[in-house]
Amino acid sequence: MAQDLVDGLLIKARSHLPPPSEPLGKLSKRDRKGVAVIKLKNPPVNSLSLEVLTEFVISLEKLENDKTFRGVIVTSDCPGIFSAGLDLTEMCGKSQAHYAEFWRAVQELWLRLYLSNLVLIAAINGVSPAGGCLISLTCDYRVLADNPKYNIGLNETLLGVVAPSWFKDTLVNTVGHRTAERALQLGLLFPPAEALRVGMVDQVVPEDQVHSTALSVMAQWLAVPDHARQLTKSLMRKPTADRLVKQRDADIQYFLQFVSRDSIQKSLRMYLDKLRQKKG
Ligand SMILES: CCCCC/C=C/C(=O)SCCNC(=O)CCNC(=O)[C@H](O)C(C)(C)COP(=O)(O)OP(=O)(O)OC[C@H]1O[C@@H](n2cnc3c(N)ncnc32)[C@H](O)[C@@H]1OP(=O)(O)O
Repeated sequence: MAQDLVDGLLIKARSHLPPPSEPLGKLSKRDRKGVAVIKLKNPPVNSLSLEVLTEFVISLEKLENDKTFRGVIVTSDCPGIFSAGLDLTEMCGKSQAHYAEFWRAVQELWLRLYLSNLVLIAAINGVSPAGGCLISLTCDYRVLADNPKYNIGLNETLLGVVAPSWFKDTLVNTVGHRTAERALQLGLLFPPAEALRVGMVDQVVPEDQVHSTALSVMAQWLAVPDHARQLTKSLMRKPTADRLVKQRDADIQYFLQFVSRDSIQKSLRMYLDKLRQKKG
């Protein structure tokens, strides 16, 4: 039976039983055991508010501590949107204490995801700019739905802000230095075929196969002994994570200083206004 780990909150994590409409492919019941699904659910656009970030960390912690789970599929419950990234309203017109709390939560989620002992597969079923892209980049494998609207990338410069060094590191570690440099400076959001070409995602599949593909990939990763895979993951990722761990407070101070600037507040407000006016 599906088991709710987080009840009725913004993020649902449940032991996985795919709906009957989805083909199981080669997966046996045993293959599916121990796989949880975290569905981001913060309508309308799955923005990463302080509350969502906190719930996400709690869900992950529970799964890490529950030894029946070995893998997690991270996906979205909002049609067409994986995540709109960090909640811009958390970074506008708030107190210094709020900015500090928010940024610590962003750091915490990144560290938890990036160093997770679990196998993390992103089933990207919607657009994923900035923080949304970052979440997928922390996963071990990314499956993106083949829909021309589902752009993915770190578009911070287009908002007039700068992706922090550890966002940059995560991208560099995924796509290489040159591609990351170009993508970051131009704030590129890649459509699926391009995202695949530059290595931002590992697979692009028809929309109705995203979940079943994520499950098949998960089976492959779970076939590797946990201890060997986990140590290898740590070998690859810990040096990057350690750079933030060693200077978390300084990174928060830098964020406070940066986000509090009049010019940055103005850029963020203008961007939010543009989003709001789009409808009118
Ligand atoms: C200071 C240093 C920070 C460095 C790191 C920053 C990281 C980040 O993640 S910044 C966030 C970057 N995100 C984006 O650029 C995405 C912005 N959103 C969009 O492009 C679109 O909303 C969409 C493509 C994700 C969805 O489009 P659509 O379905 O047409 O929905 P709307 O644009 O009408 O949005 C509905 C509603 O949601 C509000 N909203 C959208 N994104 C955000 C967000 N990231 N944070 C907060 N609120 C967001 C949007 O303003 C609309 O609000 P209402 O008009 O009040 O309904």
